[in-house]
Amino acid sequence: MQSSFQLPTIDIGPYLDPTQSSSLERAAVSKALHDACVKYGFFYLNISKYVDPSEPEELTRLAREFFFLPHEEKDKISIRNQDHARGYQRLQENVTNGKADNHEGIDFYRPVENPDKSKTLWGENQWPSVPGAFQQKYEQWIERMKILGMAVMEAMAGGLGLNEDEWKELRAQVDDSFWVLRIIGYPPLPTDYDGFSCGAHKDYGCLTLLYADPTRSALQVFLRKSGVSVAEDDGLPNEQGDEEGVWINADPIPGCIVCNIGQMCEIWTNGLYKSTLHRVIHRGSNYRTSIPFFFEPNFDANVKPLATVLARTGNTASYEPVIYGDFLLGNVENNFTQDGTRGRY
Ligand SMILES: O=C(O)CCC(=O)C(=O)O
Ligand SMILES: [Fe+2]
Repeated sequence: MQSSFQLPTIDIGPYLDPTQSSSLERAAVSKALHDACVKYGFFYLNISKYVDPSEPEELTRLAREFFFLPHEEKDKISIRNQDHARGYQRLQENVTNGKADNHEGIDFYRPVENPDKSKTLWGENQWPSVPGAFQQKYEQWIERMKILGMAVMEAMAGGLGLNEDEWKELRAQVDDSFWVLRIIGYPPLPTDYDGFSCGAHKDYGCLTLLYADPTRSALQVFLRKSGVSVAEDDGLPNEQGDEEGVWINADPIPGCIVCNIGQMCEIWTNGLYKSTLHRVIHRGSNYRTSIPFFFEPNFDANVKPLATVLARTGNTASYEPVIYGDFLLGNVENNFTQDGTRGRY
């Protein structure tokens, strides 16, 4: 594990408030973002001018209050009540790479027009009634994260050199984002546990905007580096396959959230932006909480390599087009395990 390296920090301010910034400032943000996406697929977003720190701190308090409730209370909003996607998942109910993750969580998705609880994904969000104000505070956060996601997408379009029409085309694929909000609680990982707090994975969609409490040495990111392999004596099962590189910590930075790109961005950019493996190993003694917001494409978005990027990457598409909603449903449905539990979102 390399500890000295830190992922780059991007100040997204100029795209959040374009009337107060110059096109030169925005171009500099786009360039920094582009470099971070090509090199790492993971970076910090400085949002200190946009979000008061007390807001996500309050969300963390509410999440902990919920997770510390008795089982019976939490199970009132279990995903088993309805569409197997929206609601509470018990500790070790989620499975990644065949192993039960040592976390509990609650998932909320963009509401749908004609909910049907018997259809995967298609139910209604289950908001806990205790603690009070939970829904209101989290809905405020969702609205903020939707705006932030769109600002990052616009900065990305600039970094990719898309013209106005191409940006409009891309924008039309994310302007009704089928977002997911996940609230995760991590008790300490027992030393003899056969699995992880959250096993290594790539995120499905477009952008992940992750607020995590100040716990250090929990979230790890796999940095691809040719010629370097993970030390065999790091005592952890291999989760990176044959890929060469190292695992680094992505510790929280005050005023920043962690952002990473998902597999849909990899398709749009024909592999120029790689979605990056990450995992959580929380061996500390505290109860860790994280709140990822997944800013995703529209459910019906037809995601395929963008013409401009295709031209720049040798004119051969390395990815098949996908309808985002089909891709998501396939992942969620394939994730059911034999006892009816499911893999993580
Ligand atoms: O808890 C974290 O830091 C990361 C969680 C994560 O990667 C996910 O839910 O996709
Ligand atoms: Fe993730």
